[in-house]
Amino acid sequence: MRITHARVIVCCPGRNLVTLKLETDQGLYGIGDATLNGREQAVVAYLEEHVVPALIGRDAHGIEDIWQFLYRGAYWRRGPVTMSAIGAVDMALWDLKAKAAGMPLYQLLGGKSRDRVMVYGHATGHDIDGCLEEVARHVEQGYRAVRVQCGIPGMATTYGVAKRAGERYEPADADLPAEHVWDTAKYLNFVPKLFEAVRERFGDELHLLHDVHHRLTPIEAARLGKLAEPYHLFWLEDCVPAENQEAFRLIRQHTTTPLAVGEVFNSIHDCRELIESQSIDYIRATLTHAGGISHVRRIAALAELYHVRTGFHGPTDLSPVCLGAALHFDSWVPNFGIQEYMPHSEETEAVFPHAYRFADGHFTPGDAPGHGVDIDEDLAAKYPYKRASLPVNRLEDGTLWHW
Ligand SMILES: O=C(O)C(=O)C[C@H](O)[C@H](O)CO
Ligand SMILES: [Mg+2]
Repeated sequence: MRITHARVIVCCPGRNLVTLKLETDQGLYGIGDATLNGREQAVVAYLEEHVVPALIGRDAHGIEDIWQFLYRGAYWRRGPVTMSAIGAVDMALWDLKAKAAGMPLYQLLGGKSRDRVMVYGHATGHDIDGCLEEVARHVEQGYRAVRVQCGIPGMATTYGVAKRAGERYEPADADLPAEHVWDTAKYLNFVPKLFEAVRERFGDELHLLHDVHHRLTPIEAARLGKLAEPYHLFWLEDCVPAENQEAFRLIRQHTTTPLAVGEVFNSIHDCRELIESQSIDYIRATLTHAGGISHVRRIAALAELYHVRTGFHGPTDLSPVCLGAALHFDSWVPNFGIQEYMPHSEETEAVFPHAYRFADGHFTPGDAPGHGVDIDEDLAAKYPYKRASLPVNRLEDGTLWHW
């Protein structure tokens, strides 16, 4: 089965999304998600200039050889742009191989380890009451797990809070980066009150998650982990920037609150020490940003040795193609933890018809051949790209901080 055409489709049905479509001489095609929020056109250029021309004529069944050609052959190795491009190619090739085999992707990976995939939703509010109302709405919809993000008294903006109740949170909200202001002391004084309020109203059964979004130092993260222990979080996410993997050992010494990290990782080398030192509990690297199924299953296999579970990143700045492929991976992977889910816009859902279904706090991937997601190119063309940038974050004294 030879690759005859490879096209990059950029659309903006509510937000920018990048899709790679590989067509073959057997009449089958596969698609992959190449969306890198705020840097979409960098991946488009990488694919169109350096990847697509080299794919034409290659055997689409040669997934591993193509992966190594694009990774080792790139000389410059990894990074988010390269690995998102490789991720899209790899996702499309696995989609193709499963279609050629006439089976859903989870079968090709090794069959189901579970009938359905538990997801967590996002409850946000400008204050605790508003956040609790959103938790209640998610519980009514059957979610077993909810992430809470709340406005912080004394701070005009913070991470993860939708502009209006019930809306999805879209961080890439301006042509050029908006500037937010952050104060760690106000945050640390407040957020344990949020956890306490959720437990008081919803009890102990609900899985409770929170995303610090890279903003603390290790000892501050250790303090927050200890403060959170009475509320037994499912996980505390991205509590510190994770380039220095060793920093997590200090946090681990102080708290039993489970730690999740990895949405900004793009290879096993970003997380090997974290996993081998058992400094984390969940690894979040996504199929799109971490080189696709071929590479993420290596990360998951290493993680399994150290009791680390998967917890894929899954906001709306990853397309339904990535979600579909992730749900097949989640259905198979033995050390599954949880899957993030933010509902895409109605426009996005229409552009990307899919076989996956939500019910009672869980997803099923569907049994269509491949990953079960398609793209309506005519409809996609109605939503042209429009540059959108993620914000930056400054401390109150003006220091450029972690967003
Ligand atoms: O979904 C999460 O956990 C995030 O941290 C969302 C990120 O801010 C978002 O994907 C950045 O593009
Ligand atoms: Mg996050």
